[in-house]
Amino acid sequence: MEDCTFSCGYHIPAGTHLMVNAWKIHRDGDVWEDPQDFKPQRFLTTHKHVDVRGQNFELVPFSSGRRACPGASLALRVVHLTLARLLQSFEIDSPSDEAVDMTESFGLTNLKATPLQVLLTPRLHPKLYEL
Ligand code: HEM
Repeated sequence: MEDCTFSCGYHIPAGTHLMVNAWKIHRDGDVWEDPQDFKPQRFLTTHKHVDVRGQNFELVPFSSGRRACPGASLALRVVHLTLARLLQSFEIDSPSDEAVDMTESFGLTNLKATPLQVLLTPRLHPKLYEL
C-alpha cells in the first residue's frame, strides 16, 4: 500500500480505512433532480443509461471495482422474485390510518427511525401457503 494524492487535492495516507458514502453520492443534486424524492421513473427517462453494476459512479448500490458485491446478479433476481411473490400472495396494509413514517435514522446502513408495522392478509388459496 502507498499514499495516494488525487488531482483535486485529496491526500489519502497509506493504511487509511476509507468508507464510501453511497448515501451522499446517491443524493448529489448535481446529478439527480429532486434527489430526496423516490422517482424510479428517472431510470426510464433522464437516467435510463445508468447501470447499477459499478460502471457509472453516480449510482453504486453494489459498490465498484475489485471489492464490489459478488452477489449483485443473484440479488437483482431475488429482489424481483421476492417482491413479486409478496405482492401476489398478500394484501399489505398498515394497522393505522396514519401515513407510514419514512424518517431515516443515522447509521452505517439506512434504517427507519420508527419500526414498520404491516398487516399481511393471504389473498390466494390456503393450499398455496403450505410448506
Ligand atoms: C440488494 C442486495 C445487495 C446489495 C445492495 C449489496 C451491496 C453490497 C456492497 C455495496 C458491497 C461492498 C461493501 C464494501 O464496499 O465494503 C457488497 C459486498 C459483498 N456482497 Fe453484497 N449486496 C447485496 C446482496 C448480496 C448477496 C445476495 C450476496 C451473496 C449471495 C452478497 C455478497 C457479498 C460479498 C461476499 C461481499 C464482499 C465482497 C468483497 O469484499 O470482496 N451480496 N455488497
